[in-house]
Amino acid sequence: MQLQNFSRHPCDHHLTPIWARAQPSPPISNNEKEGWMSNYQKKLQSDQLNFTPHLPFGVADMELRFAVCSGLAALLVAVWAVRILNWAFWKPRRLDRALRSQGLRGSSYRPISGDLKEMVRLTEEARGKPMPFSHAIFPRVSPFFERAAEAHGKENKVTFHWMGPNPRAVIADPDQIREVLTNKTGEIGKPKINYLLKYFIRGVLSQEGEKWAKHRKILNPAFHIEKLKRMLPAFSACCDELVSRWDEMAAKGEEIDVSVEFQSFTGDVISRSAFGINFEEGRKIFQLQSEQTVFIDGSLPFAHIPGFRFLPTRINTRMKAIDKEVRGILLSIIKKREESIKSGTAKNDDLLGLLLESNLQHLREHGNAGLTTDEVVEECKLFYFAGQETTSLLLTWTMVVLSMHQDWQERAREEVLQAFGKEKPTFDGLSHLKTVTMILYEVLRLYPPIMGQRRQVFKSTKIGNVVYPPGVLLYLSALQVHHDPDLWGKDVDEFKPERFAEGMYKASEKNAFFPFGGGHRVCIGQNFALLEAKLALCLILQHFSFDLSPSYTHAPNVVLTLKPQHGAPIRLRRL
Ligand code: HEM
Repeated sequence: MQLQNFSRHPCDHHLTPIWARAQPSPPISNNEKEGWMSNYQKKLQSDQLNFTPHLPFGVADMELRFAVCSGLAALLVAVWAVRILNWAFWKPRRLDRALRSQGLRGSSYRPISGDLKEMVRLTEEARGKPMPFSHAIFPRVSPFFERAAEAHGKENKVTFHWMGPNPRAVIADPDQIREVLTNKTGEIGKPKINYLLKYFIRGVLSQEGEKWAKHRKILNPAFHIEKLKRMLPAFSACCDELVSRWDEMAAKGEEIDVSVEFQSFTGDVISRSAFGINFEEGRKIFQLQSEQTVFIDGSLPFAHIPGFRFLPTRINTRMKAIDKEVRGILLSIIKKREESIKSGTAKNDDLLGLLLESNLQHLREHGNAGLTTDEVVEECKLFYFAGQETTSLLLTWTMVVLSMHQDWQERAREEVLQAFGKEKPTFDGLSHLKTVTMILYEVLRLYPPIMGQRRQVFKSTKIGNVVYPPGVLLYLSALQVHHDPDLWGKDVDEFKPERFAEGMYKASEKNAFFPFGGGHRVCIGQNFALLEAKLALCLILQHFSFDLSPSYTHAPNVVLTLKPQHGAPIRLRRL
């Protein structure tokens, strides 16, 4: 086969190896062209009939390879195109039809971004305006949900909107919420979390199925009310530090931003009650975790970019370093503790000790099936994430609300002074406080630190009268239920702790109160949080009276949790 002849045909350029194409061709006369044409056709026919390769890869072989590769590439592109079309258009349309055909009302799908832009726009608009001193916070905090409720009929307690290409049903009907929270079939579960949140919540909060059940079973005893009794001295030590710090500030006439103060107070409480004698190391973990939260907040907008986490940016590198350091500290605390348990010198009256004790018990009962050291590390990290900010916000909003309602502040103080005078509150005394407990519940109703729970439908499931197909996201809106006049009456937005005179769950006929979630995944730390909040509030009421600083702006705002946008400056007077 003459390569030179071959390469002179303009149409077979693609068949010619690149090094052969580069050879310069002399001009071709007409005769030469005809002769060449017939030669070429003959050659081609004989090649087809009697092919013998002269090169490592023959031309026909290469043609075949090229065709196969092009075919595969085209197939890949087609598969991806179908996937993208399905993700961005067909699946949303199918789900939209499935929901609407059952009478559910919601926004129309806008390809790819869904309602996210509108949500951000409305939230930004609401954040720009402070609100009057009122507890009707739902329109400011969740302007999109408020608008959706108006648009689709307030009587409809379920609507849906679009989180990108995924429909999300917002459920504000207490019975349906209970159905979801008590569903144990595996049809509904927690949505996947992104890699950033995994820095904090790899433990029981995000697990499912048997793994969750095992972790929860081992953790439960550590949070039992009787065990919490043993932690009261740790809580008390943190309260003493808080009161003496505030004492000094009040003496100087300084205002106190209680939102900042309670952040470090609740961080200290977790450090002391989780790690006992290793409290200082616990404090270091808290500082590192707080730094991590700032980086995570800043990185969330980039979390969806594939591979972003692997880029060696300054923040990514720091986040990994923090994670490593926290792990290192925790591993060393756990190791020391395990050794002291073995030698029988450990005093298991902190969360870690109780957790390790319960783990050993589980091992004895179930053989080699307890938590690994890594899993204990993850659970310890979770205590900070789940228990610190939430309790800090409960205390912050309680101070704000009691500053607005001086009559209730007085009533609470009377009760505390009657029960304990100026003495340290006792565990039993705290569990008998009625007014203080009612106040905390009413604050949790009006300002729930966690405003709702997220779930995802994994297998077709019926909730109320609607069958939800897989892929639908669910949002159980505690804030909306807590502020619903149909459930709480026309005075829903008034601060009326007497609603809870009969206890936590008797307040609303319709079980419309769930600041700690519900069902089998109800907050494991609710007794811990309430005990801590009661004790802190008692000590504050014993020592100070307080009101809002003139610089306070009422601006409840959501950044994962419900926070005061401009802090909570309070004026204290020593009693
Ligand atoms: C006022 C304070 C608190 C509030 C409002 C609160 C709220 C909640 C809510 C709503 C859930 C359910 C989440 C869901 O179903 O998706 C939850 C779960 C959880 N909370 Fe709390 N929490 C508080 C304090 C604490 C404390 C102090 C701790 C631990 C020290 C804690 C540890 C947990 C854990 C581990 C879970 C996951 C339970 C599971 O999935 O089995 N929480 N919390």
